[in-house]
Formats: sequence, C-alpha cells, structure tokens
Amino acid sequence: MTAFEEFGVLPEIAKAVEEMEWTLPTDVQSEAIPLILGGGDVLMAAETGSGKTGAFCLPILQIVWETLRDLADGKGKKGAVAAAIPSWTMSFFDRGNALAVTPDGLRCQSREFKEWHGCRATTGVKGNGKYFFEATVTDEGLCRVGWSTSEANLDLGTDRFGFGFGGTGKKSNNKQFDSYGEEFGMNDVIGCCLDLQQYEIRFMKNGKDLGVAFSIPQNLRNSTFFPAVVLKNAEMAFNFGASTFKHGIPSGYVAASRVDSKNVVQNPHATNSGSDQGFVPKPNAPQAIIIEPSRELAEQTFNQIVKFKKFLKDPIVRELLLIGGVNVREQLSVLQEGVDILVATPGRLEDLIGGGQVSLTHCRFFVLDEADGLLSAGYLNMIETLHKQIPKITADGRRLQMIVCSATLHSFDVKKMAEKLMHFPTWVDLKGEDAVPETVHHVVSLVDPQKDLSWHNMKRHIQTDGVHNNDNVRPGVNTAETFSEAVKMLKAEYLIRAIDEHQMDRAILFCRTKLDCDNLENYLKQVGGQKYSCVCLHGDRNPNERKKNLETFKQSKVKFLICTDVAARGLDITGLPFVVNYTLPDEKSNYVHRIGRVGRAERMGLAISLVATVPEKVWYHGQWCSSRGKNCWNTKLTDVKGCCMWYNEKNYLADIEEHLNITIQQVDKNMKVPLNEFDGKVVYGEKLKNTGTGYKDHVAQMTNVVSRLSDLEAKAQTLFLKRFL
Ligand SMILES: Nc1ncnc2c1ncn2[C@@H]1O[C@H](COP(=O)(O)OP(=O)(O)OP(=O)(O)O)[C@@H](O)[C@H]1O
Repeated sequence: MTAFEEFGVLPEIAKAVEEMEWTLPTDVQSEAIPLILGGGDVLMAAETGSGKTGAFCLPILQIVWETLRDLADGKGKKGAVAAAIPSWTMSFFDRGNALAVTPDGLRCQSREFKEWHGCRATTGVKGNGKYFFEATVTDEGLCRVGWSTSEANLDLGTDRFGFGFGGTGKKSNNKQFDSYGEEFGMNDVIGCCLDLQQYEIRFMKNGKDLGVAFSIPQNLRNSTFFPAVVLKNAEMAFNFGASTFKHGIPSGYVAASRVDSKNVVQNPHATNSGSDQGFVPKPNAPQAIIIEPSRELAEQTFNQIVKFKKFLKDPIVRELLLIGGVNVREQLSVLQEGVDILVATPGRLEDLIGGGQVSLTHCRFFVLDEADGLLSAGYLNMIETLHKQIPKITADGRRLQMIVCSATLHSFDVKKMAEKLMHFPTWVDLKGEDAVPETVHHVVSLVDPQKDLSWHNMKRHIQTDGVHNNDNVRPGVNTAETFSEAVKMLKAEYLIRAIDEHQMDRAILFCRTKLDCDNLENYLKQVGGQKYSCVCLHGDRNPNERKKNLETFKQSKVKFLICTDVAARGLDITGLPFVVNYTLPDEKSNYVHRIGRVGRAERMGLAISLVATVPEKVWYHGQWCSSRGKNCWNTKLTDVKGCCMWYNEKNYLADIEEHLNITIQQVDKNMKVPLNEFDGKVVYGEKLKNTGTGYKDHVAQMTNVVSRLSDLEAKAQTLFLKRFL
C-alpha cells in the first residue's frame, strides 16, 4: 500500500501519482487530502512549490469519480437519498442561497446575520382538511415559521401569500407585522395549524394554543399551502409527522405527512434537475469548478488532473479547460457532451455561466487557487455571485465544499471572504506568515548609478522605456531623471553579469511592465544570440504565442522566460534553477510568489533581485489613460493625471524585508553569491546532495554513525558482563 493510499486515496489515483514519482505526500497534501475527502471546507496556506495543487485535485477527483461510479451502479445515492429523505422535507432547492438544508431535509440553518433566507417544503397541502406540523428552534437567532402558497416569496410574511409567526411574537402577512402571541426562542416548539375548513391559520407554542392568527382570504382558499420558514443566523428542525410530536397534535388535525395523497401537491420550485430526490447528472453542470488567476496556471492544474486520472475507468471523469483566448465553440461542444471537472479562468467562466452554458446546480466543489491573487485582481464580487448561485447542499445530500489555497493566505481580504462564504473551514496553515522556502537562496544586487559610472560611456545599451525622452539626461547632469535613466541602462548590464557569473542556462526574468519585457527581449537577442535566447510571456502577447513561448521555455528550447507578474503565481517549471527580479514587485507577497518559482519539490534555487538605490521614473497607465498605455507618451506624474510615477525600489526592499522579517543578503555587481554552509553541495535546479533531504540519502548518511553506535553498545555490554565473571 502506497503512502497516498494510507490516508484514503484510491489505488488507481495512487498508482498515477507513483508514476509521477510522488513517493511521499508533501506536508500540505498529508493534511489537506483527508480533510477534503472527509467533506470539509479547507483553507490551505503552504510554501510555494509545496504541492497544494495535488492537495486539492487528488481528493476532488476521487469524490467526483466515486459519485459517478455510484450513479453508474444505480446506487447514485438516488435510492439511498430517497430512502433517507422522507417524502416530506424542506427543499434543497426552493431556498435562499445562504440557507442550508441538512441531508435528511428536516433541519434548516442560515448563518447569514444581515439578511433573511427562507425555505419551503418539497410538498404542500390543499382541500378541506386541518393540517399540522411542528418546528423547533435548535439554534439562537431570528426565525419565522408558518405556511405559504407557491406564489409567495421566500421571505415569509412579506407578501399576501405567506403567513408567518416570528420569534419576536409577531404574526406576519402582506408585510404586516402585528402583535399576536408570545416571543419564542431556543428549544421552543411551534405548532403550525392550517384549518381549511374554517379557513384559519393558528399557531401553538410548546403545546399552548395562541388563537387564530389569520383568516385565509377568499382568493387563496383553494390554494396549496406549503410549510415555510425564514431565518436570520438561526436554525430550526421540522417534524411533519414522521416522528412523535413533542406537544401532541391538536384534535381534528392531521400531520402534514399523513395527509391523503389527493390533497398533497409537490412544490413546483423544489426541483432543480427534475427531482429533489437524488443526484441526476446534467451535461453542462460540473461537480467541481476550479478557478485559477491565469491561463498558464489553469493549464498547469488541468494537466495535473489529466495525469492523476490516468487509471480511473468506468466511469471516465471528464475535465475541461475553460480559458480565454481559445475558441469558445470547442469549449461549448465539450460542455454539451458533459463535463465533471472545470478548470477555468474568471473571465471566460463568468461569460459562460452568465450565458447559461455552464450550470452551477450540481457543483459540489468550489475551488479558488491563488486566492489572494484572485481577490487582488478584483474578482471578489464575481466569486460571491457564483457562490450565491451554487446550492449549498447537493441533490444527493452532501454539502458544498469550498477549497481556498495560496502561498499567502494571511491577507485580510482572504480571511474576510472565508468567514463569509466558507462553512466552518479548517485552516491548513503550514507556514504562518510569508516565508521563503529553505531551498531558495535569494540575494539582492544594488544598482547605484552614482557609484557605478560605467553608464557614462556605454558602447551599447538597452532601449529604455522612453520616460526621459524629453528630459536632458546625460553624464554630468546630476538630476533624478539622469540617475533614473542610468538605472535603466545599468540593469541590463547587471543582468548579463548575473547570467554569466552563474552560467544560467534556465531562468525566469521578471520585469515590471510589458514594455520592459519587450525591450529586454530585444536587448538579449541583440547582444547574445543563442547564449541569451529568450521568449516573452505577458498579457499583450496573443494567447497562442503565450502558450507556445511557455512550452518553448519548458522544453528548454530557449534559456530565458521574460515575464510580468501574470506568471508569478503558481507556474511550475520542474527544476527551475534561477529567477531574476529585474525590478522588485511593488506587492511584497508577489516577491514570495516570484522567487517561489525556484526551490520547488526539494530542488535548490537562486533568486537575484536588481534593486536601484535611487528612484526610477516609470510608466503607470492608470484608468485615466485612454489608450491603457498603447502609444502613450504622457510623462507627467499620476498626481496630475499623467502616466508616470517615481518607483522607489529601496522602499519596496525594506517592505519585503520587514514582511519576511529578514535582511536579504546583498551581493556586489559581480553577482558572486557569498559562500555558505550549502556551498559545494548546491547545484541549482537539483536536490541538495548528501544533506539528508532525500530519504535514501538519509539512510546512507546514517549508516556509519549507526555502525559506530553498535560497536560502542557491544563494548559497553562486554565491560558490564566482565564484572560478573
Ligand atoms: N507528493 C509529491 N512528491 C513529489 N513531488 C511533488 C509532490 N507534490 C507535488 N510535487 C511536485 O512539486 C512541484 C510543486 O507542486 P505544486 O505546483 O502543486 O506546488 P504549489 O504549492 O501549488 O506551488 P505554488 O504555490 O507555486 O502554486 C510540482 O512539480 C509537483 O509535481
């Protein structure tokens, strides 16, 4: 039995990861996989490169496959759910989106404390009988319970079709809230009496009759009435007659669930897929939706799922990559055939849900990868909107599971979102605040144009971004603008020096803007040919070029990938040895994400950041820039509606060091990394040798120590025994 099977992973999936040479689960996988298999919501924060993708993909794939298998075997919980769910329950579907119904359909809970969320029963009554059910307050909070027709809205009592009695002691109909009975709360039992002979509604509190609350108007006397409830951060349990009533049933009344079938009507709102009883698949209704911040990351996660499912047959799990820049018609045709797991970027997903091509009715896994990145990109509203539309209890009675992960979770926004959307989530927090994995050496090289005057007489230099085209910048004119232009010129030379010093054959080079990427690409090709072969990855390149360039780099057909932060998050390039921050990111957590592209899966990596000691004037095309930067030469500053700002890397470096609570080692302009305890053993891009990181190295390293110990043990025992001879 493999290590993965030991904590519940299917043998078929364990076999697939074994083929990927995943012998042992990483720490975050060991923690998160059992939790997700167990049905919980999970927030996971672990170092970059620690295996979070597998931590959520493996259990999701397993549960989706098991659901499909049970369905295929006819066990699809349809029978089981039908048996477990009596005919009279509260509906999984005719309810507010923040109200949960337990799998047995007999308890409703809403944790929303600002809004009311209601629910109606799957079945209602009509005719000329007297009908009764009980509702018990099982958790503090505000509630109203009673009867409503199918025309009523779910906020019981706020229209003329609903008749409620609330914990405040008031009765409610047609937005009228009038004094009626006594207040009620925790553990109180409310009897709801519908008399269609006298056309009256009355309530009981703990067996005490509170008198007639409503006379049913003429135009509703032939309607069907459904048990209904509306809650605000409260919970109620229902008994329609399947068990003994706590305070008996008033004489002449019949328990709702025992009403003659000719007077029983199914709730028309109570089904979503034609049946409230059980999980009936719909082709365009995936069971799992995984949202990734970038196309590359979505593709990477998608490809992992394809590998993980290799040995899963009968049934086959169907996955779809839903990203922009790809022909949507192909995606739509796959959707129509049927999709079980959707890996998507936000834009395209929102389009297809809005257009009805993707249905959320069967979603049981809602996954946000690189969650802080999604929120900082402004997708909170979209996430909340989608979450609201997803049933919180699936048709086969399981609760929606929300999985949130990232290398940095300790942002206020992520915590606030988790409290609002997740159901008692378990935090798998394996690293606390941001930290840089030990497998990453990261250093800083200061670029100081006031000390390094080599820019005065450069025979060749990089094409700069043009910010100072109208400034008088030249050696001898010691202005901020001149030093800023000098920084732009020097950085390219420092980069070349770093590449040569460390004989970099594979590195990601992070630039701040797309223009910087383009200029650097041109410069490296101009000065180095194949020696500095490179491709670009940023938003202005078309999707096919982005995909081709990433593959070209992954296949080591070029040495350098020049990109913006779009690729910082989550890209996994096996064995990447080097990263260079041509410019520091202004968002400190992006520093962790960027350098986390190296040092993954226990391989060593080196990250070098070029940090200007003087402010550099750079482009910043805010929302006021009509061309969004295209052919914009407005070099005024942003505070006067210009498109430039002064970028102070020294400040950003200080922020990063404070955030990580470390002082980052500095190297001189020759880029030599000072010797340290690892030296001599580190080949960047490979696992650390002879230091016990690999399991087998550990045994080899311990052998001579153990043999010396056993010799000592033998000597000690011999000496001890000689005392008695
Ligand atoms: N159990 C494992 N054993 C060996 N290698 C693994 C294991 N789990 C994941 N990996 C490898 O580790 C690398 C990083 O995995 P992954 O991309 O899931 O990390 P991550 O935590 O998602 O990183 P990031 O925070 O950058 O998104 C991948 O190459 C993956 O194949």
